[in-house]
Amino acid sequence: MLLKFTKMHGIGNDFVVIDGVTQRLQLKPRDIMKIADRRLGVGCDQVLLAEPPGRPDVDFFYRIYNPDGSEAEQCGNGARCFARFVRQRRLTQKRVIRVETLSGISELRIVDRHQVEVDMGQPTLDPGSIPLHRPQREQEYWLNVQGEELSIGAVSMGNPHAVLRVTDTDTCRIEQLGPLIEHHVDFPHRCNVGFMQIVERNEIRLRVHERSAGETLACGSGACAAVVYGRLRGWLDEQVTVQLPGGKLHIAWPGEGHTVRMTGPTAVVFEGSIRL
Ligand SMILES: N[C@H](CCC[C@H](N)C(=O)O)C(=O)O
Repeated sequence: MLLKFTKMHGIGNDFVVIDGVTQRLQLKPRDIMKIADRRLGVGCDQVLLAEPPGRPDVDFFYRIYNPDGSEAEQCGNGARCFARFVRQRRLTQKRVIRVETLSGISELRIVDRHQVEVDMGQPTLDPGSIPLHRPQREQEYWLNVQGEELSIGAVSMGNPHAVLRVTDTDTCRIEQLGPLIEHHVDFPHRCNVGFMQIVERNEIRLRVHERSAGETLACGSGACAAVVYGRLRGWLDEQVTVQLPGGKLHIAWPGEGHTVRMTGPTAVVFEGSIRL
């Protein structure tokens, strides 16, 4: 089968985006792994698939696959690229697009030719729903990582995130701690791991070791999770600029009971087709 795709990125978090609306597709994990492979396929952090809606109050189903073929519940940078993609392929003319993912509904708003704003929904903080094996919600959790006790935040944006505050993201131990925390027994669905440096009350630096993808140049849901944790700890204000290695995102969260809004750029790199 020859499969058409569009290669896109959101500040360096890169995606292969596929139209599953005008072409009925059944992608198997081995197809995803080939597409995502940076030597044997196209190469990307995630594969995004636009599908017809499964309910009357949304425009599309937005499916997200990690490079190992596993399906994720949310992808923030991907959501911005998804919005650009479905408009560019004339699958919709709307400027506000409602999509369903495995974790619920997200609303995508085209701001201008470059920027897209995503309503990422409310964060989930109950440990059982993240999921994190802890009896009750705490401001911080202590995680024993190979004998070292680490203080973390735990937030779900639909997908699970652990967040650590560090003094300098340039020297944080992401290569060592990222995989150990991702696979920690206390996170039964594994997790994405953010390393956050507080610059000001309205600015952080962030690096993210993504679940199933390793460190990426940017992680949208990770930026949201870090701001939520920072605000809950009293370190951050409502509007925060998040500096990631690939670029910056703007995150706004008024506080509990409100949704998190993320704004950032999107880019189309090329269009192509791959033989599966
Ligand atoms: N690796 C993530 C999915 C992609 C998230 C990231 N690319 C974003 O922009 O939110 C997970 O397994 O939960």
